[in-house]
Amino acid sequence: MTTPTTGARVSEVRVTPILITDPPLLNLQGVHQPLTPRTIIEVHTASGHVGLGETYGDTEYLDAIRKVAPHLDGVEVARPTALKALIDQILGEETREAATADVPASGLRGKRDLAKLKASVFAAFEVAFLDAWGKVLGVPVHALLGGKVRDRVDYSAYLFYKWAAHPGQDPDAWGAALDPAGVVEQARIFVERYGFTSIKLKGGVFEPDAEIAAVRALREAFPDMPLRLDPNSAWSVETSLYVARELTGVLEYLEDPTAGVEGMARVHAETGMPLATNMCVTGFDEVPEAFARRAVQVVLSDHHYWGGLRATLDLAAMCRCYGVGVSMHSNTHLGISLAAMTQVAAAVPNLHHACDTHRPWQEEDVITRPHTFTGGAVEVGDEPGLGVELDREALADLHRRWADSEVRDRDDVAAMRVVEPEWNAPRLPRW
Ligand SMILES: O=C([O-])C(=O)C[C@H](O)[C@@H](O)C(=O)[O-]
Ligand SMILES: [Mg+2]
Repeated sequence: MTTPTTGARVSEVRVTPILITDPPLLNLQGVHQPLTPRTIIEVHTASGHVGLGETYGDTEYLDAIRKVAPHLDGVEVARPTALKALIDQILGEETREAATADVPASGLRGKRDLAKLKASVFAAFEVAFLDAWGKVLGVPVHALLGGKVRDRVDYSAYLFYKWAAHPGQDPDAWGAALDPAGVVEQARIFVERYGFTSIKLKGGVFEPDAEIAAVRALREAFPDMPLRLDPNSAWSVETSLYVARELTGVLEYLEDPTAGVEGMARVHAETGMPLATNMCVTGFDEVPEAFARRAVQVVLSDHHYWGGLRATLDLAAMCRCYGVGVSMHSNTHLGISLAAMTQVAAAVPNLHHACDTHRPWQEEDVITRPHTFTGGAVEVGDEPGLGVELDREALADLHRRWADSEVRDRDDVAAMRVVEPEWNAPRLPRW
């Protein structure tokens, strides 16, 4: 008997590590490096279709992806569930210790463990499977996720304190942003160029009062825009209480002001400030306690580490049940990731906050028609799969850069040491 999936079996998988340029964006850990790694995945099917995936390029992820890739021959792209069992087999069954180990994820993405690494590897391939499957059937990925509930996905301007240039390089077109005036100027560029209607400032870089002043300057310059501040858990509970009180009525939400469920719960209970997270809750096993204690009011999903596009829908459903909001986190990424983020965001009914994206900071891409933001949103296409096509020449160039370079991991601390040799990742709470 023939099924709609006939021919949709994996015939070849290509895994291509690349390095992309990144501006000198500052955060709690340090500064972004001039070059940062990503991994691009191509899943070819016997029917001649190609599904694309994009994820972290750091050694740990690349090694795990390379371990899994050779075992996918013959797997049906319509069965991502089979993929999950295979990944468990290849990367090892999750042990109790591994599942609960508290390993810092370069300090910016919460706890990390084997289960989360496997969720990331699964996600990277799942996106490529869904892209290929959509192309085989001639339907967009959002149709495979239940269908879109919106035609446009809103993204937010993601502001960073930043230097004018990487050490030893020429200034970039964005200029420096190291004080409230610089932050407002950066926001103006974002709003004028892309039409964003929400603004997030990455904090944890300067003293809390300086960041409060920057948020107030944004409020004055953009009286009607939802504003967010994210110090990546840089603050003590006391400092978080202070900032939350200072910015009540100014912020839409405060993101990860302090580390851990207990502190987050106290900050919300004592100030009423809505708290968002991509650090306190980053896996399903962390949901029950955080929700029960009302530690988070908005979970920032991220298919790259929550376990893919269908897992993102599961998370959204869970948030809906508990009256918790849902939006989307991002890391430095290119167009394949943006396409995947947009397809799943289109299918989440309870998405009421603009999603994060780093994409405007990237000058390069590996797709032939990079997305455009109009009115701060990306249109949800109805082309088959993710609706993007690989730019093979660009991919080859960025891979050559990777092959010619020694950069293999994102390391914001090392990048900061170029300027401040004594720099170490700050101990938390920093303030
Ligand atoms: O929302 C967040 O916490 C992030 O986006 C984490 C990122 O690593 C961000 O801090 C960055 O790119 O520096
Ligand atoms: Mg965050």
